[in-house]
Amino acid sequence: MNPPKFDKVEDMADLTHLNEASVIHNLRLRYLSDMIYVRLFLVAVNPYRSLPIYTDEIIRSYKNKRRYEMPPHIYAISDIAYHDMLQGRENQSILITGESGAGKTENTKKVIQYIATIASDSTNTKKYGILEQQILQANPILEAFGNAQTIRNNNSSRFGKFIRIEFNSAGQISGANIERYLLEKSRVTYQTPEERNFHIFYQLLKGAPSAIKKKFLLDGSLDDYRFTKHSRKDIDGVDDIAEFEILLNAMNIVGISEDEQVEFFRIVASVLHLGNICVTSGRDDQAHILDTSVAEKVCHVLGVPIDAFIKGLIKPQVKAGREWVAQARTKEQVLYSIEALAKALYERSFGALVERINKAIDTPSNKAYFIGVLDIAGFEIFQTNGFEQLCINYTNEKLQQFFNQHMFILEQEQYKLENIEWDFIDFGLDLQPTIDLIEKTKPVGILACLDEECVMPKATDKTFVEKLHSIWKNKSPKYGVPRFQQGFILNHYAAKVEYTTSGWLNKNKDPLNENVTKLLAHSSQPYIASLFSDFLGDTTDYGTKNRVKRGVFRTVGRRHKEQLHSLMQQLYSTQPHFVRCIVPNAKKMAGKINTPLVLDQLRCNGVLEGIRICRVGFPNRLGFVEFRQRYEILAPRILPEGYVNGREAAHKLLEAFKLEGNQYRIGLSKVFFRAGVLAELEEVRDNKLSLVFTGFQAHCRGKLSRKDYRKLSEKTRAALVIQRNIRAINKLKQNPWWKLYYQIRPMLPSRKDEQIRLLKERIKELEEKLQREIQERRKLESANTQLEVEKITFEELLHNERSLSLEKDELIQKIKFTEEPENIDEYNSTKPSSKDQLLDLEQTNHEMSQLKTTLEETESQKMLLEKLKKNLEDRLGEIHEQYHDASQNKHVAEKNLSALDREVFDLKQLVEEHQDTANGLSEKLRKVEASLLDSQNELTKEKEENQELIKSKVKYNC
Ligand SMILES: Nc1ncnc2c1ncn2[C@@H]1O[C@H](COP(=O)(O)OP(=O)(O)OP(=O)(O)O)[C@@H](O)[C@H]1O
Repeated sequence: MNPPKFDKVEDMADLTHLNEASVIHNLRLRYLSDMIYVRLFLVAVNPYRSLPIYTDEIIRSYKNKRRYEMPPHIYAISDIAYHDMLQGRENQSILITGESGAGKTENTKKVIQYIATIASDSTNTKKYGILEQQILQANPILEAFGNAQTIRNNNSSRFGKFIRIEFNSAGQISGANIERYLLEKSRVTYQTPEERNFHIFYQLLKGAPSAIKKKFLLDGSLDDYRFTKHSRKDIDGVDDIAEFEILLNAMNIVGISEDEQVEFFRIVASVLHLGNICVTSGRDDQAHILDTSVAEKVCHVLGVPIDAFIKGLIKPQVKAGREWVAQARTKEQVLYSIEALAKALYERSFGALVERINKAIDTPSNKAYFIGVLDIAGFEIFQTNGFEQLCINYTNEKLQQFFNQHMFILEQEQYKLENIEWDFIDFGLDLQPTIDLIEKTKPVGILACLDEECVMPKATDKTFVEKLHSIWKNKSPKYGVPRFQQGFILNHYAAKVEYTTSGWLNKNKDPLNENVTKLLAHSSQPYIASLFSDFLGDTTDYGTKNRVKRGVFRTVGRRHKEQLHSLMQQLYSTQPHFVRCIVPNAKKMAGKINTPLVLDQLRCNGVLEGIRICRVGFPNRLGFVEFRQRYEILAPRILPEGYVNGREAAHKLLEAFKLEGNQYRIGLSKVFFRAGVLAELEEVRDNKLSLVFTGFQAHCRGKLSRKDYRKLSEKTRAALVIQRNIRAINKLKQNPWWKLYYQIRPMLPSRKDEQIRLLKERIKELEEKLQREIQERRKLESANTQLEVEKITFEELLHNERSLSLEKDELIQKIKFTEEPENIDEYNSTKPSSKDQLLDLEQTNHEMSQLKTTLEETESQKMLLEKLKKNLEDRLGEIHEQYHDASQNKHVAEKNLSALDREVFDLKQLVEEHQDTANGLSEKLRKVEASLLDSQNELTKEKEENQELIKSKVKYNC
């Protein structure tokens, strides 16, 4: 038993005593405390109730965290895968396996949710981009068409899927692709009374709008259709009508148009109608369809002609040699082909739906890496195991082989590559013999043998088993022959499984009525025709030429083998991460753990074996650089300064940690640790870090406290000084000399009086200066007005002179005119010839000579005046300048004056204050003098009294 310290350990490889009991004890303790995830590789136990461990906050807390930094969680695995992809530039895969109801689909959704959150375009303000939303919304669509309620799980995925999320080189999601495996199509036609058909049948019949129902002639309820009426109709806590709304919304987000949506519903409706075709048997054992009303509905919905359809069902054309002949069918045969047709329709439509989703999310953008999430059913071991179980168990055998390869063989190869001491251990876990037994072609394996029998004309299930026994009995330790049933035993990794082989040939051939499928390939409904396009051509009935090459005949087993091969190829090209889901109990109850059931699963899915083997090897490793960065803190100053090579550094550090040599190995580029050692180192590191941080905090707190203390002590010192001074003042106040000094101090000459005297003198000086300035200004102003008057007079004079000079010019012109000879001639020619006229002329000449002299005088006067004018103008300019200077002086003087005014005002106030103090003091002095006088009088009086007393004493003595 492990000590209580190991209770609820996160990593089961840490348990000192590792056995089934201790593992289950730990798992149980954790589960009951709602810790549903455990390591080594992730084990997830279905809580069967919603836990608050998938919030956005939790997502954030797991982002960019190391393996041991956070408790185990599906988000931790997703984060590791994402970072390994970015850092190692390698594709990743997360393999989620477990029994039905173990929580595979829920955990797959969580992986996608986590990746969509952390890897969406960071520039996008919304939580998810369109592509991320489409990827997330693909799930409700797949669940509606591919999930059903079963005894073990109310929302059981009846198909396997591998979802590849593609990323660009920056790590942002750039697309996605879904690959689906093995749809359980038998559920379309048959369900046990405790189970249901696929969800869509119930959602459509309960929730579809009447227009759709009318279009597809769906006028009945769930009880009216053969393929739903025997099943359960409801699931506790699930509202099919609301789920239908969710489906429509998801289809809209993914971009499936309403027309396309209707086509998917057409298939569901046609399957429902097909189930209701009533086939009867006649006397000749031949099948008849007497009531064709339902078949008419089927043909209307599928877009095929009714007559050909019915004929194809009850009397199909078959090839007999080179001839085509009509062959009558029995009721059972017809019912079988109707059901096969219903299953084929549904399966093909489901495939088309997945393709349609892929078309939306598989964008042709830059794809650098991918993370693939595989959600596939685990080993199935029932009371009766058929062909479906073989396919599922074969898949799981291969996945377990991949797990073993990765965990044990590739792991040991890596030790060899890293050159560490290691003796290769054969864990005896090679599952290849079982896989070969199923898939090999030489010698013929189970699937190849089945395929061979399918083409043999007279082969039956019995001949198939006999052939198998003949090849494998006693030839392989993995093969056995059952005692009672017709079948074989296979020794799988999980357990020995007995298979019964009834109906295997048919299941593998999955035959369809070709008459009907050809009809469907020519349907008037394009969607139906596209689903069966591989049946086009090679027909005689419709006269069409062989246009499309018919698909090569591939059995179900062969198809599955090919798909699985391609899946394994992809997985081997990735770095895998394993998640094992566990069902805690068979009752779908929260908080209950059924120990044998859980142990069985742990054994089946290799958890126990994996942990055991991991403890033998070195499951944890770190590169030298990362190791040094992370753990150097545990041995500081061990490494010398400067360059130390990574290997040497790791060596020195590990020696300093005093780890036992067996606990680790130093490779060429990494250090390898045994399980649990790294977790211990992490713990020591955490303690060390918390010590460092506590020390740092203490240092900071100490510094702050010391600072506060210094401040406080300074304050205290200051308070003491103040107190001392106050005490001294108080003491001084009691001193009579001080009191006296205090009284007479105002009377003592002080520096202030001298200052007041000086200021008064200054005021006086300034006042005188101000007066002088004012007078000067007045003088200048009167001179200015005088000059202005003079200027006006001179301007008038000048004006007169100008008009005089104009008149003079006119006169000169006239004179010039008379002096010129031609003018005289002209004048003579026009002159009057009388004597008066001559006199006039003489008169005029005289006047002219007078005028000439006047003109000359005027001329000299004009010159004189102009000179005078110039002098006056000069003088005026000077006066202007003087005036300007005077104005400036006046402005400055005014400024000084106002400053002086202010100063005078202040001084006056000061003087008044001093006067008041002086008055107060004089008053006090007067009082003191009066009291002094009184005291003197009293003193004289006392003296007199004393003298009188002395006298009377002398007298008395005498
Ligand atoms: N982590 C979880 N938290 C809450 N409920 C869970 C969780 N995992 C599973 N469940 C519950 O268990 C039910 C079954 O889970 P889920 O459908 O994922 O199982 P499965 O392994 O995919 O089964 P199947 O193989 O049948 O599809 C879910 O419908 C859900 O109610």
